[in-house]
Amino acid sequence: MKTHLLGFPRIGAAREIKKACEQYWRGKITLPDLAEAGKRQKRYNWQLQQEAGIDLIPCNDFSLYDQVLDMVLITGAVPERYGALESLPETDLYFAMARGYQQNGLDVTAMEMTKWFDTNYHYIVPEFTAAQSFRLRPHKPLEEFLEAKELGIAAKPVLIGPVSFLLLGKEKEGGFHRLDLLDRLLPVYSELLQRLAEAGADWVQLDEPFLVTALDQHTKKAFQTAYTYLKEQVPALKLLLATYFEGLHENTSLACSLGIDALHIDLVRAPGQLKQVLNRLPASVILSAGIVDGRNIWKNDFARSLTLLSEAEQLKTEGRLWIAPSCSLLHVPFDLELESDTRTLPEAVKNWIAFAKQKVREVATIASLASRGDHAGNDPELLENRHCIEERRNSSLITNQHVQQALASVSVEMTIRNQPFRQRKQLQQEKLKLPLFPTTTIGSFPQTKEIRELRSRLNQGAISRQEYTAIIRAKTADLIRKQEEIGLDVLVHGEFERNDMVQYFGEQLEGFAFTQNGWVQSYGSRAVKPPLIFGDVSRPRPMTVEMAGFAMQQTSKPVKGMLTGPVTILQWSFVRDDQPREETAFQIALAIRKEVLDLERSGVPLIQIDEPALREGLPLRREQWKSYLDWAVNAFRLASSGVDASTQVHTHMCYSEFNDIIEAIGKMDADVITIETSRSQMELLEAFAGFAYPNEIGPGIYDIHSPRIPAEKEMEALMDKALDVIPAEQLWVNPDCGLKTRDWPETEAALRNMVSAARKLRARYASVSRM
Ligand SMILES: Nc1nc2c(c(=O)[nH]1)N[C@@H](CNc1ccc(C(=O)N[C@@H](CCC(=O)N[C@@H](CCC(=O)N[C@@H](CCC(=O)O)C(=O)O)C(=O)O)C(=O)O)cc1)CN2
Ligand code: MET
Ligand SMILES: [Zn+2]
Repeated sequence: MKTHLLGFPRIGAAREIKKACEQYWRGKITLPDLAEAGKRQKRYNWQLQQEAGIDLIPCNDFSLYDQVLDMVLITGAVPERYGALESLPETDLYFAMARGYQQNGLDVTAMEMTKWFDTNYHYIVPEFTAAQSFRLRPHKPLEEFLEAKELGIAAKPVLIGPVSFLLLGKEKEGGFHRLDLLDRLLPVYSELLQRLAEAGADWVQLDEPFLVTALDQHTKKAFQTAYTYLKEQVPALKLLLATYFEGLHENTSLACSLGIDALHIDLVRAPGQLKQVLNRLPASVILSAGIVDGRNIWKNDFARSLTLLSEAEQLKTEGRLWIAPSCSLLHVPFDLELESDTRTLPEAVKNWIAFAKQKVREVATIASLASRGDHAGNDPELLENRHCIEERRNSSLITNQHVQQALASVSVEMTIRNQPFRQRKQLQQEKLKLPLFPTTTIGSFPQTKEIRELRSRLNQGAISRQEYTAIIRAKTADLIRKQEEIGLDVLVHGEFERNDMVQYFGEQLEGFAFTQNGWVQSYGSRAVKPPLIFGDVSRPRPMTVEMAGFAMQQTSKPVKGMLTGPVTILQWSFVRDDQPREETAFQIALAIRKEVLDLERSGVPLIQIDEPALREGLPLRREQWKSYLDWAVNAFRLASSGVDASTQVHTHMCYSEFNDIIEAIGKMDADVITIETSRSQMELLEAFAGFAYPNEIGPGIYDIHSPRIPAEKEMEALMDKALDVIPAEQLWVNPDCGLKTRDWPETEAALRNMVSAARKLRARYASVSRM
């Protein structure tokens, strides 16, 4: 039984690639240095898999920024606005597309970024035009294949399949559908496959995750066209078609009829699909069973996996069964062995989990157990595994009676504000006296190296908690002064005390554990350390009240309290799999509700409860949407509805395709929502307009993921677009998202431009009242 992987984490155990990229961007290292860092990481990853006994090791799963952006370059789908940069080294052109380019008299915006299916990974959105042409730039995948070959590894290049590549992108003009470009794109893929075959590749993996979503006839046809063509053009190369994050459902026959050589399915998310796939899989096709969870960190239950695999006994006998993780391991941290702090990750909990390196071993072990069939019953690894699984199931660490009782007594009234929006708006305006087009920010301000080092010294015990707090307070006080001086209307405390908007809360809540090195790539060079929810969640003490109080004392302007919402905390953590997600979400909601009430009690007039992950959590299958949205919205309402009508509740979302969930956003009934809109040029607002969204909206007018400083005119123009569809008295003026990833000079310049843009608008709309 062959073992393989769809992909491996690529940022490095100590985030080596993040550091190398950021150093390169700062001009601290050269292009060859950066390439060398990449090579080292790839070599490390490959050898780790080789030592674990993985048979078919992936290549081209490495990336300096994003695998979709890699495909943009590989297929030559570089948008026209980067034309002037074509003479730069390929890597510089690549980073310009990812981050924008404001140098040498040029000023080019970055490409849009959005969520990778239902994950917290973000990809760069390909841009297509009607006259789109493609041109092969094969260097990256070819070189990676040859690098592996040099190490004696016959690797399997991983590419995004042509249909998914087009579907991931976006038409930049009307009059065509991106799938119309398939005929032009396919020759480029076929040429690339040819080149890889010539270089010695035996297998190529084509990821087509869209096969797990509902497809129209047009798209189904595109899959047939694409794979018939590629098989015809490159018959010698074996194609592994990879699907993940859901089952194939009604696309099972389609996927099985594409003439490919192997089909990968996700048996963690959708174990039930195995029977259907087995019924339809042609006799020549290999089945790759994705049996080890690539999205969560719980140890695999070997006995359960073996039972499931036994359904495919026939394939096993015929040598047509492969074992793999469910999806790329990109979404889990690198190595559990790097965790040694039992205060944050108790020994017991550590014994229940597996990170990427451990999962690679699990794959190899399951394959070996499965190949021994009945003879594996007393295998020490199997017994040890059973022991861990049972210990977790029976552990007293996971239950808290108080939490379960509190949850049982939640009533509908607790999820309803005590007055409707119209009346709340009046009361809030009387209290806050905001001008038309109030300006605010989303919460965080630059998390400088200085602040991060300070925190790292605190964690190492090099400075005391008092020293740490004193410096954080000084920074906060400075920021308040700075915001007053810039002229913002609603201030924030800046979130300097937070390592991350989810981790910070996870560290203070019970039922959570966290790691020292459990980094997972979120986008480009940015990573997160998702906390682990292993038990019932509760809040032992207030989490944010002190900092909010301190910030308020520094100013007479309103300061917004800042919390992360229950759905986002859930979505950006590794969640227990022994109870429904919604139950965990409600437990978190109760904890946040307490915090909201404590903030209100301490005099905070506006409270923002961020829910940027609400859309991301939407199931990939439409039939599951309603049930998810019902509980997700209820969790938010449970967290937010305890306050008085005069307390203004804000929420914030970024990277969202709002069309699908606009009604749910309405039902959240936040007084104000700030959203990400600038990279998509306000396109997203149409959903709000179409639905006649009644509450207030702050459409983000500058892209905080790029160091580029937007001009005042540019922001005013974006607001004008917003004003085409939303009345002035409903609008706020703010950036797309928090400013933590930015540096100070660009932040200050951009905010000044933003405030002047708001003033221009106020002058133009002088006759309009906010009420
Ligand atoms: N969880 C989560 N998901 C999210 C977002 C988010 O904010 N949080 N935002 C959206 C976009 N995604 C993002 C993800 C990460 C970051 C981000 O800035 N991450 C930081 C790390 C944040 C962090 O945990 N910082 C810690 C650890 C800092 C650190 O690197 N310390 C150094 C020492 C200090 C130094 O030398 O710099 C070390 O440990 O080596 C802290 O501040 O305490 C990074 O990659 O650089 C931003 C956006 C969507 N998803
Ligand atoms: C990813 S949403 C970020 C919201 C958070 N309040 C911040 O400003 O960073
Ligand atoms: Zn955001």
